Amino acid sequence: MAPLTHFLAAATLASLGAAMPTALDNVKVGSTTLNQVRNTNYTFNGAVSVYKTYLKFGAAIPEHLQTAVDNTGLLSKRTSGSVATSPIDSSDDAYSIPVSIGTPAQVLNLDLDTGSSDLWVFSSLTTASEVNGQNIYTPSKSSTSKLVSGATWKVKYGDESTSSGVVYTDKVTVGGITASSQAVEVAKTVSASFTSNSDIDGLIGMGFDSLNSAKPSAVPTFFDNIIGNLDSPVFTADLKHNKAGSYDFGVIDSSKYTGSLTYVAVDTDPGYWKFTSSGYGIGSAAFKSTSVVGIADTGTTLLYLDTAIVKAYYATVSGASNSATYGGWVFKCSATLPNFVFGVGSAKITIPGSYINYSPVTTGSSTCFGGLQDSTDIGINIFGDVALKAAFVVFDGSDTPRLGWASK
Ligand SMILES: Cc1noc(C)c1CN(C)Cc1cc2n(n1)CCN(c1cc(N)ncn1)C2
Repeated sequence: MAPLTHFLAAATLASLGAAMPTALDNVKVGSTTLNQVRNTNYTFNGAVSVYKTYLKFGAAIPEHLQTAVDNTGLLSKRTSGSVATSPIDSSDDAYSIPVSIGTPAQVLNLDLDTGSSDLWVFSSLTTASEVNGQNIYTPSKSSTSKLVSGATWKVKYGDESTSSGVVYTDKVTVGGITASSQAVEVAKTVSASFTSNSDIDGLIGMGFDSLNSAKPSAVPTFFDNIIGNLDSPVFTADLKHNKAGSYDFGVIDSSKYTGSLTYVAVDTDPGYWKFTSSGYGIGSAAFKSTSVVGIADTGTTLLYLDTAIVKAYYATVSGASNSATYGGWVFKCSATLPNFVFGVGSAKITIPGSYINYSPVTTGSSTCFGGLQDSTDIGINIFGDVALKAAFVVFDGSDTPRLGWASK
């Protein structure tokens, strides 16, 4: 049929007196249909759509729109970063990182805590008698601080310590990575254990948002705010005994561990990095394959496990006892403690016995407190710093959260 169609078209044009350009000679007249194909990779985002319209017509971008677009992470370039983390004392009681807040930057040393989800700080609003040498955040000195009207928070930790206050948003930078409008929970009051430790100016929670205490609605963690901008939706922990380690964001640095990473699923209910260890070994004894559910918690100092495991461990330490006086398992500081191995899938992480010879019960005492304690009264097993500093740990916040473990 094409030739006939071709002929008719030429005839029509001729009848109209149109010059017959030779180009028509090779034009195939006909019809075709281009079916639209949905781009399944594209997700509409309102803020980005409005932002692009503003750009198209040269309109100034309002700050609220810039913040909304920043927080989508959809437009900004991917990034990664690293921050050194240091034990606050010779016992590795906690690990702090420098965090820049506001404009100009106010730098506070915060306890990065995967076992909670509030970023809270000592501040100019904290009851003066409860501040004892800590660095404070003063919102009124930051040109980018904004009060979140009506928002309050109150957090309570496993050891009954507490803090509470009001909420601002401000620019927060960790390891070179910035959340342009991070909720900063400003303390109006803190409990004695926080007041007594001038090495910690607050916490930066890296648990899941469901644990956040802000009212009337929860606020996103720093990790949640930056995850969209990261090359990879992860942060890693490389804690060390009595020396600086690091937290990395958006990258897995294979120079920081030996062998390979073994990944294990995370149950995000109720909001911890909760996983199942595949068993344990004490010293040179045979490894016992058994499921041990616990949380990876950088904000907890020690390792807390089931009674049976703890009893079996200290049965190998002559003179060890579970002391009501000292509130846990103690032994002579001169004791040599066996290593403790815990399983992650088919991999094994070995905690040196020296990490479990944690510290004298009081300065100068010859009685030492164990780095492994009973979790019964807590209600959940906690792989705290004593365990974490024996490993390199990947906290993978992808759509299927998981933990990666490696020796180092
Ligand atoms: C810790 C710690 N231990 O000895 C010292 C000193 C410190 C540091 N210190 C006074 C600052 C601090 C930070 C926390 N606490 N105290 C107690 C309750 N915390 C947690 C976090 C969590 N994930 N789970 C349970 N509680 C966090």
